[in-house]
Amino acid sequence: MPFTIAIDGPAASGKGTIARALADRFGFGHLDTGLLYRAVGALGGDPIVAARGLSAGDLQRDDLRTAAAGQAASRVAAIPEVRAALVDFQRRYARTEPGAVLDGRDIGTVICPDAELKLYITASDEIRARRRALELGADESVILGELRERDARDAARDVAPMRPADDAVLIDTSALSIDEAVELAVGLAQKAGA
Ligand SMILES: Nc1ncnc2c1ncn2[C@@H]1O[C@H](COP(=O)(O)OP(=O)(O)O)[C@@H](O)[C@H]1O
Ligand SMILES: Nc1ccn([C@@H]2O[C@H](COP(=O)(O)OP(=O)(O)O)[C@@H](O)[C@H]2O)c(=O)n1
Repeated sequence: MPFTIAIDGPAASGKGTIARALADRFGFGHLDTGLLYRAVGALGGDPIVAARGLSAGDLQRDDLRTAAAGQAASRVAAIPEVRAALVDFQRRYARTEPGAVLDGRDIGTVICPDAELKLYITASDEIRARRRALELGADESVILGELRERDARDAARDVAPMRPADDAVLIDTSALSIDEAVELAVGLAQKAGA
């Protein structure tokens, strides 16, 4: 049986950084599920049609990491049919041997409710905005507004809202370096049997 690690949390909290490091450490696959929604948003046209026809090539676009792509992703992510079209691919990925790390918003609650380990990564709004602004070379106050708007939409939607699973371990990375956050997660994964 593959070992599944589900990582959720708000924008730019450090999910992907921790997910990639865990995948490296344990030889697991890593799926950044946010990329699926970003690609659907970036494709334009009818998002339901885009989600149903999504291909590997669509995930390779170089414009998926922008703030605009994040906003478009969060709008299409509130459409139930878009989410439904992406469920099977994510669940199949979660069965990768010997294990898989998936990061997103609804991995522990909807996609992989039986994951062996669930993490919910947070950090203060200001720190998340500073880190993302640095990453994108963008204005911190503009990014702060963008993250808050997106988090509010993601948490308020009716279908698969962003929230920690009841059995998720919460990690606040506000005062942690990348190495400290990764070591904490690695320790939890080892304890869970990875
Ligand atoms: N603990 C940390 N300390 C400092 N910077 C961090 C930390 N974790 C992540 N980062 C940086 O913050 C940005 C957002 O992290 P990322 O892992 O992409 O977040 P998410 O996947 O939640 O959107 C990246 O530039 C990353 O290098
Ligand atoms: N499992 C997921 C992953 C992302 N998303 C949506 O996709 C958007 C972009 O996700 P992301 O993980 O790439 O965003 P960041 O946290 O990297 O900024 C989110 O704001 C959500 O609206 C989702 O609804 N469910």
